[in-house]
Amino acid sequence: MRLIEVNHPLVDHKLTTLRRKETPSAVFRQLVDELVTLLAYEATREINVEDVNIVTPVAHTTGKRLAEPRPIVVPILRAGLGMLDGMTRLLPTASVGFLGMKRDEVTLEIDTYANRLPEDLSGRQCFVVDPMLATGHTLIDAINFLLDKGAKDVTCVCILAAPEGLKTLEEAVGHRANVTVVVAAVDEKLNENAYIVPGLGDAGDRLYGIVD
Ligand SMILES: O=P(O)(O)OC[C@H]1O[C@H](OP(=O)(O)OP(=O)(O)O)[C@H](O)[C@@H]1O
Ligand SMILES: O=c1cc[nH]c(=O)[nH]1
Ligand SMILES: [Mg+2]
Repeated sequence: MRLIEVNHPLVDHKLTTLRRKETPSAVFRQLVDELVTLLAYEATREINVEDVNIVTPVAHTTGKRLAEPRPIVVPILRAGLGMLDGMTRLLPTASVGFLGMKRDEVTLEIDTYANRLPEDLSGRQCFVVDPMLATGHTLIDAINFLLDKGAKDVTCVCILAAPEGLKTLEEAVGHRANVTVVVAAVDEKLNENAYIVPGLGDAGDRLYGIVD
């Protein structure tokens, strides 16, 4: 498994505002959207391209274009939806498939309550978007699901990851195939409720304005 922690002052700046507890939902959504654009630039570095012959106003030349089969972007509902527009802005020809997954806050087990993906992902490059990698259980299930459908490789684009979750993920799927995780930051640890520390709280609640 490859881990890419994106080091960029703009990422750090936006992440700091994102973490602040007083940041309202509207600003939080905007920042997630901006951050995913910066992360997607790194995440798509190895996207498949092919040569194409074109004519400029001056000469014939050979350029590059995204190769078939088209990549697929998979947001993990709910929080991953906040990252979808940023990804498809950069990859407008990508397909989009949906996974709805919720972790039980007590047992930390994952319930997959929605699955709207093509049956066959043979040869497809998959970009899973979910802002939080905490215990890693959600992404393990998502990656296994996509690889079992034939995906060529899986790149997870996350905003924050916990070291414990990265280790668990590596142990669970690191051997399987091409798995890459791109994150804005690897935080310090998980707390007793499996929340990322210092983190940003519950990403879904903050994106969608749910206050307990
Ligand atoms: O690494 P894990 O310990 O599995 O936790 C990470 C998951 O938790 C959050 O989703 P949540 O289950 O809160 O669902 P939501 O997006 O509907 O809020 C987050 O968006 C990830 O999907
Ligand atoms: O810190 C965390 C951990 C899991 N899910 C979140 O939204 N935040
Ligand atoms: Mg949540």
